[in-house]
Amino acid sequence: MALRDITALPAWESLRAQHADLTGRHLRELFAADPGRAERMSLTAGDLYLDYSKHWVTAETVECLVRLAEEAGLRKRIDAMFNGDRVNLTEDRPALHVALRLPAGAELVVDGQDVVGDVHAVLRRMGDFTGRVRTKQWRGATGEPVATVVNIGIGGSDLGPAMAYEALRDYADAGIDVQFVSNVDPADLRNALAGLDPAATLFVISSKSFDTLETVANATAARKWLTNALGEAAVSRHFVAASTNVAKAERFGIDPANVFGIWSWAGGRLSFCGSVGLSLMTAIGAERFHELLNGFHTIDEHFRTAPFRQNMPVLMGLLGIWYTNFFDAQTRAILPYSRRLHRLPAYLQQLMMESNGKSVRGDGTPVRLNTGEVFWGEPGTNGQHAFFQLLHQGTRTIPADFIGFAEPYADLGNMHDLLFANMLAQVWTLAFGKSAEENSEEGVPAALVPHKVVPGNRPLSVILAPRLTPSTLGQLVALYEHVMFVQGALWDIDSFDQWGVELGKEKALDLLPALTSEASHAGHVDEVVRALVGVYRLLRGRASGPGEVPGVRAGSTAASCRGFGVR
Ligand SMILES: O=P(O)(O)OC[C@H]1O[C@](O)(CO)[C@@H](O)[C@@H]1O
Repeated sequence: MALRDITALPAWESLRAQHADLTGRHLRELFAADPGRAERMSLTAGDLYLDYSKHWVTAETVECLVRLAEEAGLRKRIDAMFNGDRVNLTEDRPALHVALRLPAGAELVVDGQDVVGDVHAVLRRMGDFTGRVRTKQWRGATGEPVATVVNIGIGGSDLGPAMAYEALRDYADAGIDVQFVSNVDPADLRNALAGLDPAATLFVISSKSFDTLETVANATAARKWLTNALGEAAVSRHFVAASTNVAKAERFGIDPANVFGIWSWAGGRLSFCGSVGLSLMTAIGAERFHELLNGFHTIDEHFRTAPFRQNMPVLMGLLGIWYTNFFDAQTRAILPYSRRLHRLPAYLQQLMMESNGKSVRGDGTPVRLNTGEVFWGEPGTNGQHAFFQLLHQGTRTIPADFIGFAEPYADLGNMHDLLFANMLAQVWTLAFGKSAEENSEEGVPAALVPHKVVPGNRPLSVILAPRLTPSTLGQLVALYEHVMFVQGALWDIDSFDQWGVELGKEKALDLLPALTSEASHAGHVDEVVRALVGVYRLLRGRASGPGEVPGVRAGSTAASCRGFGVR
């Protein structure tokens, strides 16, 4: 279902007028002209509170943005996703991640299949398996209980569970540590395995396809590490999988009874509510995991039913479009005031950028607007002492999302109050700044005044929740999932494919023989990478091969490459 080109809608025209009207107006002015603005420009969804009063909008702008979503047909698009229609056009399948957290009693039948029944059957198997691991009934080949779970996966099969495990460490109550290995750089696996006892280690191979180069390489190396210590027969007691590819997992040595299914309609970056969350469930237990799912479902229901004017993901998605397409903002800073959320920016990078980094519309025609915000960030207060200077006094427009919690997860004196005070101070300063007059009144020498002016007027959202719990984490992640959906829908792109990434994967496999083979002319090497292949082979002490570099002797060592600046 193609949406209408949003730039042709009447609301787009009104937004152009709003843009002209608001350009050059400062947040100080907007606040002065609109008493009660902060209270009015706020809303709640589940346990989340959003303050969007520090944005370059008036009530009228918000109405125009909401009208844009209505005129574009967003409601139909939301319904289509929740109903299981094939909204992933290029892969011709539904994007039904919301089904992963439907309660057991709900009904959803897609193509004659009882989706809720299937989802809960896997959740029950996960609960049973992780329960046995947690209570030490599951034993390794030598009879040892599991002390460490090593999750091997990449992209969505890593970032989701890794981010959530870090966020919910305080709920990890079974004394089981979880390590995450994703990168094909051998340093990653080596770090994770350092000091581990193979007899007490359980590997979860998390890969929807069981085919991803990095994951297969890490899993194979981990298998070798284990069998060197415990022998081949140990594999089925120390490896389990989250995958659709039962046959391949079985060939690896995993008992099919310990392969936990995923469905093609659950995109990798949207999958940790299902079996990709297995290692997380092992750490926090099935009950807490279900609290997480309920949190997701709370926001799913809010998104599905709330009028756009009071719909948090819709408003946040629209604000992203407002800055991207009218003010040419390129990036959005994610600033959690919680050390526990230190992997959230990385997680959101995949969610938002793999989903919405697209330049053609559903019908294959080029987009005519910028798409895909670049997400980045770090937890406060660390970010304050690193990149906030650019936010305060730099020349760019960088909308920011501040995320804070009222209750601490550790009560150490007044440290949590200090953390929250810092967040509010940044919100205040970014929004209001400090003028030349205010500096002069304080006696700042005239020559210094321009340097000490902090312009303020930086657009930002503040998202608050009572406490970081499994439920509030689920709510927060679901919020951003739906922000992504809103933007993808309005830009009319397919948010659920990733063809650029797929090409990179193919190319890596194509190039590998050129780096590793004994034969000097293996692989498909062309002008773009020929010299690099040659230098690599020389540094590895291999025959110069297809990437022969003029001036570099075949078979030479690193020393002969120094002329190329290679050390
Ligand atoms: O779970 P798999 O099949 O190993 O895929 C891993 C990741 O690779 C991607 O396809 C591309 O990065 C992601 O979408 C996915 O999360």
